Amino acid sequence: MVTAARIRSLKGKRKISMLTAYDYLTARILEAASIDIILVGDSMGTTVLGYPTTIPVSMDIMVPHVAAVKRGAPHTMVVADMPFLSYGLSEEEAIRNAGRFLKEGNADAIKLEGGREIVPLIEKMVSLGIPVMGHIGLRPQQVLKVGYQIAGKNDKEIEELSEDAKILENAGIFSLVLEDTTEEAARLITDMLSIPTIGIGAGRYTDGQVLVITDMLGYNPEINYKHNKTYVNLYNTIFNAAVQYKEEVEKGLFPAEENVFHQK
Ligand SMILES: Nc1nc(=O)c2c([nH]1)NC[C@@H]1CN(c3ccc(C(=O)N[C@@H](CCC(=O)O)C(=O)O)cc3)CN21
Ligand SMILES: CC(C)C(=O)C(=O)O
Ligand SMILES: [Mg+2]
Repeated sequence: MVTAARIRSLKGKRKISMLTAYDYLTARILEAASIDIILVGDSMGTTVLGYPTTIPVSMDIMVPHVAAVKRGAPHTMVVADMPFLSYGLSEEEAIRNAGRFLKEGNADAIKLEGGREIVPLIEKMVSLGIPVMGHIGLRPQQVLKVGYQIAGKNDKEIEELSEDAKILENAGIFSLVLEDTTEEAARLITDMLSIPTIGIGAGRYTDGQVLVITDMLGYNPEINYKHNKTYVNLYNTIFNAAVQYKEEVEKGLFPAEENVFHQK
């Protein structure tokens, strides 16, 4: 088991690596690669399911994927991302949903987007034994209200962001995602907190980094966020394999003798 306390203890020792995964086979690869944390992100909505935003994602969509990821990565910290309106309606419903991630999905922790407004909920979850990861900065679940905006662009925004970070730490979160903030804001917050910060598009000074796996694998050729680095071009790899397969089927080259069963 990998505990939240273990992840927390990495601050100041070495950088933390986190990637998203949504399925069993990918999770197995990330565990083999010793990635510190696997996030079953609500980004599954846009990456795997083809929705325009993460808004339509539900608990019923997420839970089986959390379970699949944990089956693939039994020895890795698996964090389940609470989807839009799975929390916020009532404390009772939020805690029941977090409980589903831990009990049906076998997740090790949950993650919630939000600042000071969700502190009572976080305190209640932590008191019950639910490890909570925070998420501030660009919050994709706020897209309908404010769109996608880089956070912490001026002194006032940095002040609000760092206040939220401190308040969330005091509420008991074990680590904090900083999404698409200025490097200056993320550096200040990272220096201020005693829990690890994990950045995506938050610059070089956070305690860890996270990327959406389909982005860093080049699975979607339309993704070109400044914060992303494409480590392989999976789109081309799969496209070329499919084209070659079609050609070989049409020419009668596949299946070959080695792929065929014969009678005794
Ligand atoms: N596949 C995927 N990966 C992500 O990282 C991601 C999503 N989806 N969907 C939800 C949010 C939206 N994200 C965004 C959206 C827009 C910018 C953006 O406009 N970036 C500009 C810089 C703008 C500026 O400097 O103000 C860029 O050039 O990339 C960044 C992250 C990141 N998130
Ligand atoms: C980008 C990460 C932090 C996330 O929330 C997600 O993948 O849903
Ligand atoms: Mg998310």
